Amino acid sequence: MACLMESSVPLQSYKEAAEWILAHTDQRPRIAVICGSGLGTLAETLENKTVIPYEDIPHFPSSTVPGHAGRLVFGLLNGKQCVCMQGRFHIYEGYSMSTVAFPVRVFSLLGVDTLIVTNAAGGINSNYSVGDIMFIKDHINMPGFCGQNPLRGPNEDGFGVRFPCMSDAYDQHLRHLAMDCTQELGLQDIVQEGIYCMLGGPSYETIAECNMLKLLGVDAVGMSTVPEVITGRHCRMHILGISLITNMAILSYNSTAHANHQEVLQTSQLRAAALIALLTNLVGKM
Ligand SMILES: O=P(O)(O)O[C@H]1O[C@H](CO)[C@@H](O)[C@H]1O
Ligand SMILES: Nc1nc2[nH]cnc2c(=O)[nH]1
Repeated sequence: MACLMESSVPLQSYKEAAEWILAHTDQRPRIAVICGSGLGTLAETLENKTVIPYEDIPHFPSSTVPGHAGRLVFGLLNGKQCVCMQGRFHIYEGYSMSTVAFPVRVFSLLGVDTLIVTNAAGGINSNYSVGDIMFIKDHINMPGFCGQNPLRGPNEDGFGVRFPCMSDAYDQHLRHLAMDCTQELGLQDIVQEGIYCMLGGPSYETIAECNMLKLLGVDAVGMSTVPEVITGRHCRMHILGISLITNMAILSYNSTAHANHQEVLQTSQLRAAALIALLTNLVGKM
């Protein structure tokens, strides 16, 4: 009988990618960091680096967005082995949610059990300012309301259960540890904790959409993170999510501001040093 189900990523593809990586580096990190738009400089600070372009890895997607270099960087951050994704994938590039999250399952096969996901996001909460660092406490998977979920398709029991719980998606212990680090580093005045909402993009939000998100209790909006987090939680990773508020969402028809990716990348560059200090300090405590 012909299969009527949409195809998802075959298990063999994850295994082949992981086996290829294991054959090309001796490093065996337990911590992975996904670098958001313009935040890839963190990967440059690793010591004893092994750099692997995505195009060299079997079945790996390619990065197509400015500010996303497209390389895996293995190395030591504050003495701990880490792997950084210098560039991530998005559904607006034309990838399915499961392809966007492909690296997360590969990381799981490499032995990673802690995932730090960073992103650039627009601030919806009017108490936020450009340059604030928001620890993600919860998310809203807006494309999920139309059936878009990285776990759609036959369940891979080897990774996790069919119906994973998401009420504990963001690890409270990691978040508290990260909060302690911001105190130590004197960053407490720019730190927030809030709810991230993923939209499909690539267009930024209309004013009406921003006001709707505010009514829903959203604090920051972006076009990423949720597929990787759902996939990471499915395979029982501990997850810390960090949004950098790179721009404020436009909520008023009197505003003359226009959302643009240049501003996003500029703010990321301005806050890169603070985020690197934060992650370096945090990883040292993990
Ligand atoms: O979420 P990241 O990849 O950090 O980037 C955010 O910034 C880009 C838009 O400026 C989009 O890719 C959006 O998702
Ligand atoms: N959707 C969305 N993504 C972003 N990424 C960075 N800023 C924004 C924003 O304002 N909206």
